[in-house]
Amino acid sequence: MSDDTGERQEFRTESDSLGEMQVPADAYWGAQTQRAVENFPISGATFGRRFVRALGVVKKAAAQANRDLGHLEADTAVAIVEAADEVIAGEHDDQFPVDVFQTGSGTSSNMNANEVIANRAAEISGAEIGDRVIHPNDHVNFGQSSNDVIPTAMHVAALEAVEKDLLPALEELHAALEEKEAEFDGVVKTGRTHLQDATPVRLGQEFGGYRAQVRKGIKRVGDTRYHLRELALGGTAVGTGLNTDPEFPELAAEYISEETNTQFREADNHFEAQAAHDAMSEAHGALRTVAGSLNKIANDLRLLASGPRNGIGEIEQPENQPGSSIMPGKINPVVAEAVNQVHKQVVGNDAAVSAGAAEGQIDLNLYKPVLAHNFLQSAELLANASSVFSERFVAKLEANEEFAAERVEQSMALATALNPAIGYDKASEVAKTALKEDKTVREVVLEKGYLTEAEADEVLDPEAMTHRGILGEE
Ligand SMILES: O=C(O)C[C@H](O)C(=O)O
Repeated sequence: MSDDTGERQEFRTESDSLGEMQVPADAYWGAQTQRAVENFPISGATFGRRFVRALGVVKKAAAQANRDLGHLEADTAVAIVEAADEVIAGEHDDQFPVDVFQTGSGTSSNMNANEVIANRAAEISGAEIGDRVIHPNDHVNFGQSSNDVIPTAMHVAALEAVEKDLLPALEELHAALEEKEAEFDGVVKTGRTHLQDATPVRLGQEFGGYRAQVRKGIKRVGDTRYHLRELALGGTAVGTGLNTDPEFPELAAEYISEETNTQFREADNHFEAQAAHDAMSEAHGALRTVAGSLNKIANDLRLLASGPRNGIGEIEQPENQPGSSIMPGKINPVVAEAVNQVHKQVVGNDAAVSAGAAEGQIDLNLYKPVLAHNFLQSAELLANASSVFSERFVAKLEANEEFAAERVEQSMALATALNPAIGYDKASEVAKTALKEDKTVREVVLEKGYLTEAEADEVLDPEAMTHRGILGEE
């Protein structure tokens, strides 16, 4: 046979309960994976590192637990563990070719893992690939079903993506915002509500708001780990645990915790753990919320950096790349725009995750692969976007302090501080006159004789207006 380039490809024969299949000679996968490759040429998207690693983690722990419980020969277990270790380490990522849009239980990906590990374990043991001395179902999948393996891998992958990728990246963003909060603490600027001039605020206070938003997001995401730590393994086909050792679930969960260096436990209820995926929906809800926070922050920074001559211009954005192919010298807030786009993708993923999680029928939810794929994509996008946003945008921002101070002096909203001293009606009159006659609030209040110079100095101090209190009170 030839491939697209016309070159000859070598094949070998593998078999399953439906008969023989031709698989690429150098593939570790077997007949069931090959059938899935041919059945599901749908999106071209396959599972990536986090999920493949999680499958390796589950298969390794299952072999260790089954060995301890006397269900696997020691030498078979050793070979399976070694092969699974290679999968965990990423040595066989190219051996997982099955499309994400496949059987709703993820059986094709479970069998893909079983076949790759069985064949590689056979090779490690000195046998031939495909001779089934180490059997994908009888050994690698012993005491398991896709219906408990895949939800277990979903939780392992999701929790690792959260703990190893997303939370550290959010901490990075938090630190970058915290640094700017301190750096910009003395920068007084015009506040804006309804996108209209409002009372003064310090740029550091606005950055403190962003910093707090990210801190709360870290907690929100972190809190959803409680349910992700529950593992379905041990429920087998419908949650009853038929064909598995009663001690298997707890032992396997211990091995998984050891391998991942984070805490997992047997599911409180195996029926819920396989038939529903509310934990994935809950956790993705937190991801969507964080994506919304990043979107808000990115939008604000784009507005505050708008200009350079005809925008708000209170902050200076970094020159990361030429912005325009036609307008010379133009710089655009490209990194913030990328963050905005990640938010839209995560909102879309959230629709898929929440819809899929709500669709369990009787004893099984059949949206496992699409839930896993969307969740892991969101976590990865948010982690990468947070890092890039911190390093290439937030950390490089500068304040236009003088410009901000000039603009705040011109603001009508300074009249707000006059309320306690001269009353709302006179303060409105001052603000309207200032606007009409193109004067400052200070100039008008003095002209009208409502305040003395000394009183105006005290009441119309923009910096003082950024603190809680009533100005001009004895
Ligand atoms: O693949 C399995 O282990 C079970 C399958 O998902 C089924 O319930 O039919």
